[in-house]
Amino acid sequence: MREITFPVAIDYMSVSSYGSSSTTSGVITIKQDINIRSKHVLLVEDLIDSGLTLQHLGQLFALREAASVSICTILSKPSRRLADIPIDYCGIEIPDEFVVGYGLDYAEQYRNLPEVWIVETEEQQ
Ligand SMILES: O=P(O)(O)OC[C@H]1O[C@H](OP(=O)(O)OP(=O)(O)O)[C@H](O)[C@@H]1O
Ligand SMILES: Nc1nc2[nH]cnc2c(=O)[nH]1
Repeated sequence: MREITFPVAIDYMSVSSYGSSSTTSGVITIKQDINIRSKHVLLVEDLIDSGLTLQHLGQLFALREAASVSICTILSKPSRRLADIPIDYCGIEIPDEFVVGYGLDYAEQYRNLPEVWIVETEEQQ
């Protein structure tokens, strides 16, 4: 955000589908919402995996008549994609591993780790 030099409002949504699991439930729950009607939206994600979260938000934002929607993500797992999401700005493409740290959680733990780590989950064993 520090690189954006024109006037911009910053707001936050909280959207969840993984909960305490390392696989998506497929049910996208909005825990905190925002108003985007008639606005140009740059949606900033930490990670795109199946793409289902952003597919859902893209449809929702279209219904809510956003002026435009662009997508930016720090991490992307292209090999996991179930929904074809057009990513406008992508940081790093990563392999099919469940990762935590740098804000990413596993069952709400590890968000505080300053780096991104690969988790070996019980579900994988
Ligand atoms: O591309 P997808 O397969 O939809 O996954 C991407 C989403 O998964 C993570 O949130 P998550 O649903 O894990 O939030 P939670 O930990 O609060 O459940 C991440 O922050 C993305 O929003
Ligand atoms: N923490 C975390 N959440 C995810 N949601 C979808 N994929 C991932 C992942 O690799 N790590």
